[in-house]
Amino acid sequence: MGVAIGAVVILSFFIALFISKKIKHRRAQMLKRHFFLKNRGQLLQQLVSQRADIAERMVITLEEIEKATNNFDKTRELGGGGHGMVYKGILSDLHVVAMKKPKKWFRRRLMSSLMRLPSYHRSTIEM
Ligand SMILES: Nc1ncnc2c1ncn2[C@@H]1O[C@H](COP(=O)(O)OP(=O)(O)OP(=O)(O)O)[C@@H](O)[C@H]1O
Repeated sequence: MGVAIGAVVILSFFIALFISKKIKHRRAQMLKRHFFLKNRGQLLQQLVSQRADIAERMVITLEEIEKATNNFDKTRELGGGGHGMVYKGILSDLHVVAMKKPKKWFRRRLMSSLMRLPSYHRSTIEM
């Protein structure tokens, strides 16, 4: 009897663990989808499929971002949102852009979501 109860308890534990992992995975998927839509991911995907050079311009190194924002200088701050500060950046081709530096907690969350992406996607992100 005791053994049977023990087995049920252990089984319940693993079932709960499995369900909790599934829920976490589903939440992460929904969050990814939310940011994809919020950040005009569909439009970008469309542009990229039509013009490869746009895709090249969308990958900007941290070094270039630091240079463009003068190392995230205070005078370049445009405003802040819940997820980070937005800076005015001037790229080497003189394009003026707005760049958001995510807050630490959001960067961690972003990174953990990125780690779940296939490695060929991950390799394009350096920050
Ligand atoms: N392209 C831009 N040009 C000028 N200012 C900008 C630009 N984008 C953002 N800002 C400034 O930065 C502030 C924050 O913008 P952001 O897009 O981060 O807002 P948010 O969506 O409310 O932020 P979050 O998602 O982090 O809560 C804006 O209120 C605005 O002052």
